[in-house]
This record gives sequence, structure tokens and C-alpha cells, in this order.
Amino acid sequence: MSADAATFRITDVSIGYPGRPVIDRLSLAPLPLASMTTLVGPNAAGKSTLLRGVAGLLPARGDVRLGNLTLSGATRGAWARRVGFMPQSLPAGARLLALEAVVAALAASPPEDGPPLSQPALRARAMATLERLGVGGLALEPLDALSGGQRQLVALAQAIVRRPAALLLDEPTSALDLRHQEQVMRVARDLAASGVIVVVVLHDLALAARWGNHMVVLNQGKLAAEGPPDEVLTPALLAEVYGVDARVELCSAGRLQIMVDGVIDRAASPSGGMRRPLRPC
Ligand SMILES: Nc1ncnc2c1ncn2[C@@H]1O[C@H](COP(=O)(O)OP(=O)(O)OP(=O)(O)O)[C@@H](O)[C@H]1O
Repeated sequence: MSADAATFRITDVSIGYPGRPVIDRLSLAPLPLASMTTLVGPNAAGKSTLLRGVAGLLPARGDVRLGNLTLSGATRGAWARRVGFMPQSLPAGARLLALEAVVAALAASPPEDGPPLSQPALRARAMATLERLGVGGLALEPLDALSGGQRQLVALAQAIVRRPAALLLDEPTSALDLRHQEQVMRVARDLAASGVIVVVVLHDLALAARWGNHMVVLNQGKLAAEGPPDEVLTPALLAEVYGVDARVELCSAGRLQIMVDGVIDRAASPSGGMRRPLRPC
């Protein structure tokens, strides 16, 4: 497949709920093969709504396409095979064992060509995926008995076990300790390096700047900025979008550090806070 054939495109897309439009005619720059995009923005900006719409879980108007496949033209199964989605949380009350949950996700999306995988093959691939995420030891634990972070890792295993061409991760690190955050972001980056188009919702902007090579900032359902993280994350943007007075500094190993000095009183400062250039820490 050529790079162009695998590009993920979101053009003029609107998504919402009955009587509540959220994403309003959003168009993004094409997301290329082997890229890692971080999707950031304040609470209620519409990040999860965008991901769920693009994953085919909410009705979406406009054009969403992965290579030659379009969201509106593909069957639910064909789209789910190509576009993996990890929700913010697994539904509560699931009685399955962790391994069964990953097997079920894989079995629900059989290969397009060739026979369905045998039970042993399904279990072997599911087990290998759990092990890749460092949670092979949880395979025979009921989902109900897992911690929030452990459940998040199983949800990630469900999303990646199908080997999708594009992978949408909704706050995959929100319940994870530092070591597991690092592990998950490394897996996401390795998948991107192997050709997958990865989109990750994150609240931690320093983490987003560190791991993503492209950043999309949503605010109130609209695009506020997109581009390389060190160009996107400016004090002016943080003031406008997050309403905070913040410094953005370039630290060792080229990492961005964001220090919030206060909340902007928007009534007193309608143009939005201080304007400081990027500087070394
Ligand atoms: N099921 C729903 N029905 C109606 N409105 C919803 C529903 N889910 C979300 N919304 C609304 O859509 C808007 C965007 O929510 P969304 O969850 O997409 O934001 P988000 O950027 O992911 O936020 P957060 O960072 O807090 O997770 C919010 O105003 C929210 O109240």
C-alpha cells in the first residue's frame, strides 16, 4: 500500500448527540502513514466525541477516510478492522477474564482474507498482546477484579490485537503509573514506527509534546491549532485555549516543559494573558 493510500483524512466533519452538536465542521491536515498525533484540549472540548465519531461509534457527517476506505461507505466490521479504538474506560460489570476479553475483540474482527483464526491462534495472539503490555500475568483475572490502570491496559490490548491500520486511543495513560505510562507510549510509538497511524488523546501536554510528532488542539469543538508540538504549544495558545498564564520552556533532550503560573481572569484580560517566547529552562 502506498503512503498516500494509507493517509487518514478528516474533512468537514460534524459529530454530536441528539440536540447537542459538538464537533463543528472540523477539517484536519492529512495524518500520514507511520505518524503519531496527539489530540489535546480542555475538558469538554470534544476530543472523545471526535474519536468516537471517527471510530464509527457515533454518527458523523462529512468525510472520514483511510486510504480508499470511507467511514460512510464501509461496513461497521470493515471499518473496525482497519480503525482500532480504545475507549476512556471499559464498561463496568464485565464478567470476562482479561484474556477472554482480548480474544473476543480479536474474534469480532476476523481477517478480511483467509479463514478465521482458530481458537488456539486467537488465544496465542491475545496472550502475546497482553505480554507486550506487561500484563500477561493478568490473563486469567476477571476484568471486574482489575484496578483502573490494569483495565486500561486490557482495553489497549483489545484495541491493538486486531493490528489496525489506524489506532485511536482515548486517554490511554490517565490511570497509569509512570512506568506503565512510559510503556504504553512506547508501544504506541513503536506501532507508529511500524506504519500504523496513531492518534492519542492526552491531557498531559508535556507528555503529548514528547511522544507525538504532530499535535492537534481542539477547543469548543473547533480546531485551535495543529502542527509540530513545539510550534503549537505557545503561551498565547495556552492562555487562549486553557485560560492559564504559563511558561513554555525547552529543556534538556529537547523536551518541552510547561509551567503554569496562574489562571487568567478572562473578564479582566479578554485578550488572554501574557505573551512570552519559548526559552530555555
Ligand atoms: N452521551 C452524551 N450525550 C450528550 N452530550 C454528551 C455526551 N457525551 C459527551 N457529551 C458532551 O459533549 C461535549 C464534549 O464532550 P467530550 O467527552 O467529547 O469532551 P472531551 O474533550 O473528551 O472532554 P474530557 O477531556 O473532559 O474527557 C461535552 O459538552 C459533553 O457534555
